[in-house]
Amino acid sequence: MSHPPLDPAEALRLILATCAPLPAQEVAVVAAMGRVLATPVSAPGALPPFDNSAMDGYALGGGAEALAAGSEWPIEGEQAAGDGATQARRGAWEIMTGARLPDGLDRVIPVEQTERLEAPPRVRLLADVAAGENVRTAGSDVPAGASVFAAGTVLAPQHLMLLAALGVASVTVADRPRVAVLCTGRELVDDPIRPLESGQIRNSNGPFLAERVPRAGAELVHIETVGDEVDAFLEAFARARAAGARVMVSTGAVSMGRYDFVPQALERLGAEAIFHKVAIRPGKPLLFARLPDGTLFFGLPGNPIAVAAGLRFFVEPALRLMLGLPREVPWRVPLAGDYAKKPRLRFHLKADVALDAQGRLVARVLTGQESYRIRPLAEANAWVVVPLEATALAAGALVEVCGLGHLESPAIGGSAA
Ligand SMILES: Nc1nc2c(c(=O)[nH]1)N[C@H]1C(S)=C(S)[C@@H](COP(=O)(O)OP(=O)(O)OC[C@H]3O[C@@H](n4cnc5c(N)ncnc54)[C@H](O)[C@@H]3O)O[C@H]1N2
Ligand code: MOO
Repeated sequence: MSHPPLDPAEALRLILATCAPLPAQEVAVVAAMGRVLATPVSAPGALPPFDNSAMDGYALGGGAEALAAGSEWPIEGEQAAGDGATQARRGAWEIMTGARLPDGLDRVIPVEQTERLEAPPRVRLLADVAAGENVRTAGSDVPAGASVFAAGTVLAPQHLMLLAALGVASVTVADRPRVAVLCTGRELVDDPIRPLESGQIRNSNGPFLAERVPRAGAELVHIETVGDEVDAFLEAFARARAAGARVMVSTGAVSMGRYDFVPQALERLGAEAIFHKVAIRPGKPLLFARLPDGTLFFGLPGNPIAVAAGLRFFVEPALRLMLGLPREVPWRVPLAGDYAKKPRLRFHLKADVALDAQGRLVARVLTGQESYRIRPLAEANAWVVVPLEATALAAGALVEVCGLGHLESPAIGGSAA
């Protein structure tokens, strides 16, 4: 394993070359939260579907001229939200917010700009009211047939709101990549209430990946913790495969130690080793292979931050391509302070992005970048990426900033000092 580590851009290119967009499927809008549209959506009808009132008041008709304050109009009827089409003659209709405008009327005066008179029932205007005032016309939000969402839209609650308003029942979305997670290491304890024996640690990669994988748009079909034996690993692998996994993510056992058995296990599976070791920190011993049946295998080094960075910068771009999404465009944000690093390694750094006193975004590299330190990741709201050859960056230099997940923008914190 003495060959030099691969350039990370080349590693990503090799990964993406093995991936293709997954087929699309139709799902009910109620089950479509977080899914990625595979085909655009057009409005099946107009929104609002009919002209309606923006105010509680009186609906009136008239020509191009405003109806003048002081004029009086007989009250012909009442129209509430939910009432169907009705034909107005000439007078005023008491109308509620959201009610369909009676045909022939074209403006609404709010109730507080009127005076109600009796015998006969009539309304006196206390203000002028022009044509179109306080009327929400049919199609003014979305005209019928208009295109509303492009393919690649990641459906969020606001998209579901518009789809519901338009009466769209189902959408075509990209299939979700089926992912399995295998955590390796006989030191690992999954049960949080089991006391640790000497030398044991708690499995933190498992719970992290169990949440991160679905947030990346994938389906977690299997997760398991195994010891350091190849046979046990291969059995877990077979269970993951049987659960439908097409993307395997393992943690640990890819470095130089006596028990780093993942390469050996992959050999037994007949996998094609595509690369092992990338010029990155953390997570240099990253391994990528493809199995004879096309299943992709990402061997993430076991240190927790190597797992987080490996997932974010190598697994998530693959998931993104499978979901039919374009390559990410990172933000470019000035560094809050000077930063120095070794050359020939791309660094993925736990970072905090915040607004400074002048309202500008700045990225602060957090202290504690070692790959075993979880606390700074828990305090981070973004990743800063420093390129391979960079060594010293001065405060104010622009660096690439990425969200904690590929579908997340950096959550911008409060004012930086
Ligand atoms: N002689 C060398 N030793 C190491 C090298 C090297 O190049 N030469 N690389 C180091 C780097 S960098 C990393 S990263 C690690 C990767 O090692 P492995 O992938 O083989 O991972 P393990 O040895 O199994 O574990 C590393 C570390 O992480 C802890 N761990 C593992 N799984 C979990 C988990 N699920 N939850 C929490 N913590 C976990 C494990 O206990 C170890 O402390 O190798 C270096 N060594
Ligand atoms: O890459 Mo390792 O994660 O530096 O410890």
